[in-house]
Amino acid sequence: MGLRLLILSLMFVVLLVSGCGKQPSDRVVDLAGFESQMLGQHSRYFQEQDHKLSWQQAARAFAQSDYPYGASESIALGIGTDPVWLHFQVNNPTQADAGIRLAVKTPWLDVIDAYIVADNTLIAHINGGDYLPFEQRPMAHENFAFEHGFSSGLSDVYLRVESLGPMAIPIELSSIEQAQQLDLGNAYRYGLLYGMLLALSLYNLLLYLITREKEFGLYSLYLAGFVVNSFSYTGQLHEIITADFGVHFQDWLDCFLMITYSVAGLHFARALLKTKNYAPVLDRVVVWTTIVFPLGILLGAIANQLVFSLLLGFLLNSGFATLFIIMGIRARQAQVDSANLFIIASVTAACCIGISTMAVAGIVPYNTYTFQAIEVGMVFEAIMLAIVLAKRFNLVQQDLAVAEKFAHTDPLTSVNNRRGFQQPAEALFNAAVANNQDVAVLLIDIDHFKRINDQYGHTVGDEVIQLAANCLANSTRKTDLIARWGGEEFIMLLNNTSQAEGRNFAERIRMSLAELRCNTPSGSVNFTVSIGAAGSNQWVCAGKNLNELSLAELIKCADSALYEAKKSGRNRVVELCDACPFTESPVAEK
Ligand SMILES: Nc1nc2c(ncn2[C@@H]2O[C@H](COP(=O)(O)OP(=O)(O)OP(=O)(O)O)[C@@H](O)[C@H]2O)c(=O)[nH]1
Repeated sequence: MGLRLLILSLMFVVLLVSGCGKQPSDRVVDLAGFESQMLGQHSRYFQEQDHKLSWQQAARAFAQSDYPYGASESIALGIGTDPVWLHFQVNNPTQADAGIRLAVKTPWLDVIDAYIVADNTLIAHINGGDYLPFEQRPMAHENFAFEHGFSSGLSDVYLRVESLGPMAIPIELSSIEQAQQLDLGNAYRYGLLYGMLLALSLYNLLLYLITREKEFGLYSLYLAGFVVNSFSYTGQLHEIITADFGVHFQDWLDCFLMITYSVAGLHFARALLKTKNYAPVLDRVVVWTTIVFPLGILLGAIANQLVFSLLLGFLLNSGFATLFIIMGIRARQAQVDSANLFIIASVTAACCIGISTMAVAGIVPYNTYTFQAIEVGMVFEAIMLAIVLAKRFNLVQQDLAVAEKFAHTDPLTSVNNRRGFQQPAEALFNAAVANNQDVAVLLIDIDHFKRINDQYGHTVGDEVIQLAANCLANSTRKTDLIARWGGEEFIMLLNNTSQAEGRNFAERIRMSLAELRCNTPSGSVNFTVSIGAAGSNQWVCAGKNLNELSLAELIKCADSALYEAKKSGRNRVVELCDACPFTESPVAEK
């Protein structure tokens, strides 16, 4: 299944890349029946060298020189480069104005000037970019966008773009109707995506609060970090929250948000795969990566070197995807559970990040799907990792169940220990009181057990205890309770049983236990027990109604009776006498 997925992903990439070399037959954009088009291959471009040009100077430069057309839908020139001029032509063959939206579909662009020229006359100058407060921009949109009615005939459009950030310029021209539909589609897609990721993030935060397992908390941070990061680099954050804080603030915010999810993601992967246990060097590399890069970016911020910090940010983001894959492979070698799922998730995410990056850089065609491939990859990765975490949660629950069982079970005999007895015994006792049923307690103590230990050794002593426990456990009904009460002492709570019935039952088990033989190299060992029995006869115990007694008091009665059994010669059953002062019970002699 994993291999098939990988092949499909590769085919997808090949299909995308194969569309790259195609060139439009006509570079002039025809606005007749126009819907939507990316303009990279319809635009020529050059970079300003020394001083800022006017649109007339730029127009002259385009007319006089043979500047190249863009090789793909998005013209990309790297980080921190000189301002760029672009030129394309549109033709409206009809008599009516053609309402068109021009949008540069990426944020990070600081200053953009668009000049619309017809017959060498400037028809409109539209200025925008991140540097402007939101309400002063040409359109309420996350990217630079404006709408214009192109009049009949040929129009020239000159764009000057200036930015310190990544200079990727995917220009999209669309009819206004089509642009609104694209916006609506985008809003639905992003709503679904963010909703899903945020729900997963919250769910994992809750799991963290319940289990205190840090991988759930880090995963929650990782997802939330990605949403905020995506919100920021698509320009939506600046459209809604930080619109008026200026380009400087926005650039730096984007830069810092960019690294939040990679840092949280790397620590999540460390916690999930427990890298430290089998790959300490790789683990240290990961830890230092998450320290050095953010520190470098911070230093860049202090020195106001945005290009330097952005480069570090991009490096960390691409390094993060690579480290994820390496960690997955190392985990697989170390046979870590769920390493395979982790690898599939991270390879898919890395491919999708690659597609989005290549789309913006103009290496593969730029469209909604290639630009949003990173989100698709992230959702896929999020689902895969959620499956991994669900499995981990299941394991944690199983561990808890095992721990719980051990906390309540005596490891030598596998019957309840005192702790395991307490809660069900209280419930059983209270139910008996509520239902007016009799209830009896037996305390059973092996006689002269110390001698067995001394004569045959502790191992034989243990075997004797196990033998006695098995015999007692096999003698009880499902509704009764048995527990190891101390070293060589057991307790039984007998449901719906009077003291008289309890005494008879105690007599039977006393005789059964006396029959048992424990075979040892130095001969077979037998033993006897003394039993103290206490209970109610017709709901009256020690002169009190059962509902006036507590379970602890009933046990004290049985303890007094056991003390009497030991004192009066052992190997016998003694039952509670009517006058037993249970509140001042003597401690049984052992
Ligand atoms: N082998 C073994 N010995 C245990 C275990 N728990 C307690 N003991 C021993 O059981 C012995 C109990 O001795 P005592 O309390 O003197 O009681 P006793 O020898 O049975 O004498 P009476 O109860 O008076 O008949 C002690 O020596 C404990 O070390 C156990 O799990 N395994």
